Amino acid sequence: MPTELMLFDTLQHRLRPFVPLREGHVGLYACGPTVYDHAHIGNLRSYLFGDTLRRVLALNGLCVRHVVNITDVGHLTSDADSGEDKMETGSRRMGRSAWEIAAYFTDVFQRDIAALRILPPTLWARATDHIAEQIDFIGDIERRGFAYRTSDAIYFDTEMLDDYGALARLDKRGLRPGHRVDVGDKRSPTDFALWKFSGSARRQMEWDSPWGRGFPGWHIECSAMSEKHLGALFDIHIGGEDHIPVHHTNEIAQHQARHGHGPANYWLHGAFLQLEGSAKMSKSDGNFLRLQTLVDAGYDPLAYRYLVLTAHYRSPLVFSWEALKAAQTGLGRLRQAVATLPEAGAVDADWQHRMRSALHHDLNTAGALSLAWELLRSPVPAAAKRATLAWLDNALGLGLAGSATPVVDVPPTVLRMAVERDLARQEKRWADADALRLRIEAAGYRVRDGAGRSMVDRVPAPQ
Ligand SMILES: Nc1ncnc2c1ncn2[C@@H]1O[C@H](COP(=O)(O)OP(=O)(O)OP(=O)(O)O)[C@@H](O)[C@H]1O
Ligand SMILES: [Zn+2]
Repeated sequence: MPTELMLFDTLQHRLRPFVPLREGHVGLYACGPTVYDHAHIGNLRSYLFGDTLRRVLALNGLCVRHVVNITDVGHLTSDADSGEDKMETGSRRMGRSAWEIAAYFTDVFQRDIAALRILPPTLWARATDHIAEQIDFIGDIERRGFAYRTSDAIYFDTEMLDDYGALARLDKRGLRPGHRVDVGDKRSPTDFALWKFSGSARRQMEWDSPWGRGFPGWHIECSAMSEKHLGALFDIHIGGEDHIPVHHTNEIAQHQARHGHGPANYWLHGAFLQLEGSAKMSKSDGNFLRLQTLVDAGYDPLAYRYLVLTAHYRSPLVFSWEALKAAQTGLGRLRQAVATLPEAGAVDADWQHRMRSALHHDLNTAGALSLAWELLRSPVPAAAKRATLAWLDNALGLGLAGSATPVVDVPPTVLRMAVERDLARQEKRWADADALRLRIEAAGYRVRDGAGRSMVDRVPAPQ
């Protein structure tokens, strides 16, 4: 009897059994990177959490439509609508145009997630590709009476919603003007910009709109793009916990104004990666480590994935080099152990049930990992151990059953195609899977079907 998938919903503040809105399908939206700088390993922890969720959903036979946005305009240096657009700051720092740095950091980000074996989303949605949709959304909010104009922007009037801030359990009374927050021209400190005017500032990214030349506020992009690509109500919205009080709260408000309800049925949030002595690894504060820093120090990116899996996604994780080293040792031993096991066994139903139960308990990856070690020490026949671990690896994404093929020999572009092919196979999109096989072969690699995942290696040179 399969166990129910239980997920902790931030809005209802409780574990809820997951039931998709449409049988067999899941719409999943994740807030993506602001591409003004390198992603740090804290940001990447959030995407590893999203990847685990997606893999567990797919393991349940659900077809997941996963949309991740790329914020390439409108995210100001302060989440409270003040300061400069992060893209413009990044442009000045690097002496390149805002468009160039957006393209550059998007590419680096996509390479980082491929190195971590994070499945690419079904769709990347770029904010600057959806300006018309954002203007349309804002126009509707205004027509319904939820917006007002000041000298610098069109603002959302949060006083119009009785339950504004429910996601974060915000106490709006404590935030009345005249208390501790500088409101400027805003009527209320919680009001937020929908459209900012360029004014006299020289901006690289700006557009004409019914309200004047300017650019969209940060929150409207996610409302407009999730609606366009997943519909007005979809299953799961995810992001890091810093999004709860402002960004996601405001996405819900925008949706309520236009549709009378929030955008998603479940809200899930990942906890921070911290550095010792700081609450959050942060680009803005300059105290961050990149994935490449770990690689340069001799670590396999998947050692970081292993480290992240040892903590629950809702618990803070303090990064240390000792912990990373222990994770690299653990991953190496696990790979070695799996490599000695014979292929062609069948999955052990009892262990599969135990592992699935751990994952179904709000994605308890640490529990699933310790079961993997327990299984290796158990009297289960060796081939069944391998098959069971290969099955589990669909959720963990550590590349276990293919450990005989070193990941480093395969370039990230080919690896990404192999990962996409696995997903297509899991979702029974056979034509897509075949097309990806052909593309991998055209790149000079061959692909074999391992237990649950594609094994890719270079086509041997002719003798
Ligand atoms: N230290 C962290 N640990 C886990 N997730 C994080 C951390 N910092 C940011 N995130 C998450 O990373 C994702 C991408 O965020 P984004 O690129 O907008 O970074 P950011 O908020 O500008 O970063 P920073 O706060 O470091 O300047 C978001 O879901 C965010 O919640
Ligand atoms: Zn968002």
